[in-house]
Amino acid sequence: MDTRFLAIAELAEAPSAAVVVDVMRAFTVAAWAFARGAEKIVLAESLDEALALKARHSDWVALKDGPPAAGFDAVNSPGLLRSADLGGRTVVQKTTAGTVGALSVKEASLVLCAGFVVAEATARLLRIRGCGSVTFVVTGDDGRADEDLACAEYIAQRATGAGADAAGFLRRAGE
Ligand SMILES: O=C(O)[C@H](CS(=O)(=O)O)OP(=O)(O)O
Repeated sequence: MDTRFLAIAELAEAPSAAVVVDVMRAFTVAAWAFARGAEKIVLAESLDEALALKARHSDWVALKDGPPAAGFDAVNSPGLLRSADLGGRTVVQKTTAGTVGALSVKEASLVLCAGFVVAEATARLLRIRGCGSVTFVVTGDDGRADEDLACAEYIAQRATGAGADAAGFLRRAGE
C-alpha cells in the first residue's frame, strides 16, 4: 500500500482513498456519537450552515467545538457524549480541524474519518477494499498534531496486515 501523510493545506487533488484523522477530537466524538445511537452525522462547512441545518431540522443535534454557544446542543467532547442518548438522531458537526479536513477530501472515492477508537475498524476496511494508495489527512495543529500522525501511522501499519503495537502509538498520542 502506497501511503501519504498530508496536512489539510497540502492536499492538491482529490485522493482515491482518504483517511481523515482527528483524535482530539472530532472523530473520537463522532465514534462516540454513533456508539450512543446516532443514525448519521452531517458535516457542516460553517457554524452558520450548522445553525441553518438545525433550524430546518429541529430534531437534529447541532454540535460544535469550543465553548457552548446559542443554537448548539452539544460540544465536541467525547467525555460528555459518553452519557448522551442520541438514539436515532442526526448530528450536525462543525469543528475547526476534523470536519474541515473531511470536507476537503469529499471528492475522494472513499473517505474514512478516524481516531484511535475506530483505528482497527478503519484498517480492516482498507484491507477489505484492497486500497492500493491511501492519503492520510493529519488534521490537527496544521498537520503537526502528533496524536493524529501516530494514529495515522498505526492505521497504515495495520492496514497492510503488519502487526503493530498500539501501546507505542498511544503513548505518543498522550505526550
Ligand atoms: O474540539 C477541538 O478540540 C478542536 C478544536 S482545535 O482544532 O484544537 O482548534 O476541534 P477538532 O476539529 O475536533 O480538532
